[in-house]
Amino acid sequence: MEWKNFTLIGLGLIGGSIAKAIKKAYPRAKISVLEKDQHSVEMAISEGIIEKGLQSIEEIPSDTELLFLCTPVEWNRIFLRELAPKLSSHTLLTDVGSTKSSIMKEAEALGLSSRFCGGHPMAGSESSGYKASDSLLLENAYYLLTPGQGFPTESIEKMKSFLSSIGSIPFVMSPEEHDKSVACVSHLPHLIAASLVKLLKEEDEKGTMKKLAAGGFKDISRIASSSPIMWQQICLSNKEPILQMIAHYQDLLEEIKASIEKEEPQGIAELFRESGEYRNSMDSSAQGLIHSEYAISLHVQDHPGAISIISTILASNMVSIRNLGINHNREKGEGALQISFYTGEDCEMAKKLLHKYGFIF
Ligand SMILES: NC(=O)C1=CN([C@@H]2O[C@H](COP(=O)(O)OP(=O)(O)OC[C@H]3O[C@@H](n4cnc5c(N)ncnc54)[C@H](O)[C@@H]3O)[C@@H](O)[C@H]2O)C=CC1
Ligand SMILES: O=C(O)C(=O)Cc1ccc(O)cc1
Repeated sequence: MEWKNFTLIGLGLIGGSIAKAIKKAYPRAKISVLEKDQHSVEMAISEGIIEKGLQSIEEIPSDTELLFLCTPVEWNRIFLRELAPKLSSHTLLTDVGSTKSSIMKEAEALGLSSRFCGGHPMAGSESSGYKASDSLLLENAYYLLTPGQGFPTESIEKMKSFLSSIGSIPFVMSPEEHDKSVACVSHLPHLIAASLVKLLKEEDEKGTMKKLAAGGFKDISRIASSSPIMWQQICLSNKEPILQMIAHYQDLLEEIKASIEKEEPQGIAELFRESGEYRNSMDSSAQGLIHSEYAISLHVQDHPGAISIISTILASNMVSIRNLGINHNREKGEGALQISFYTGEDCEMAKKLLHKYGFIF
């Protein structure tokens, strides 16, 4: 299906990335945007990503086929309420929020069950705003959908095929299962990262600990730099599942504390053995292997030697690679190779060279 008319409310990291991915998959698409930051709107217009900025929901074009709510979760819920009586009947509605039960209940209460499908791309970063958005952010990432009972099967298929067309991997689940799952794999980890950094700040009287914090601390604490307002709203709208995960995590901390107090070497080793085995069994094929300011992603056919050709081109031009990763897209039999660099100059040089040799970004 050739989608043409989209409206986005919120053009930050996720809204901007969706707009860029849409424009890549559907170059003739017209995207209208309601976004309070005019600078982001102007930038997106000048880059040819969006068609126009809207001043109010009254200006949403009546021919909108798909409307995305891309602001923090509580504001998405409020926008849905305001939009309900004003939208043309053939517009499908979705959101990108990190919690799902709350907005699904709102949609049902507003009588929008047949037109609203909850959505949540399982990709992102600690950065915010349109300037951090990227057409590749959602590529090869799971995109969770939580349609309600009244959402027609045919419309679920439409949503799934749209998400596949922008490179995401759609996955349907219930709002309750969604909220419990993300409380464990996303919400609690963000809270742990933030409190771990707070622990360092409070313990670090002389400021030396901060200097010593190396790889492990940096890996586990990156997401502590995420948007405060976004996380405030996520925590309050997924209160019960998050409280349950905190309680379970507290029990685990108590267990390891007891093993250390009682000097039980087996208990300590067993924690690392069991967790390490499970961690190693995790699927790393979906999404974001590389997070870097200076990174590119290019399409490579899955044939032997592709990486050595690229590394030879770069090395022979004195461009140093910092990291390499492949996002396998098993359905299409090709991968997106992500390469990161130490400097912006190296990144720009790599783009020019690889473009010259016919690689597609
Ligand atoms: N950051 C991440 O990694 C991910 C975020 N999400 C969800 O996506 C949603 C958006 O998050 P981000 O794009 O990261 O945040 P962001 O802060 O980058 O973007 C939000 C945008 O909404 C705009 N906005 C806020 N209130 C507005 C209003 N009243 N009218 C018009 N525009 C308004 C802001 O100006 C901003 O540009 C949130 O619901 C979040 O839970 C989902 C997956 C990943
Ligand atoms: O940066 C990361 O690793 C994230 O985990 C980003 C993220 C934040 C919120 C979501 O709902 C989904 C993904």
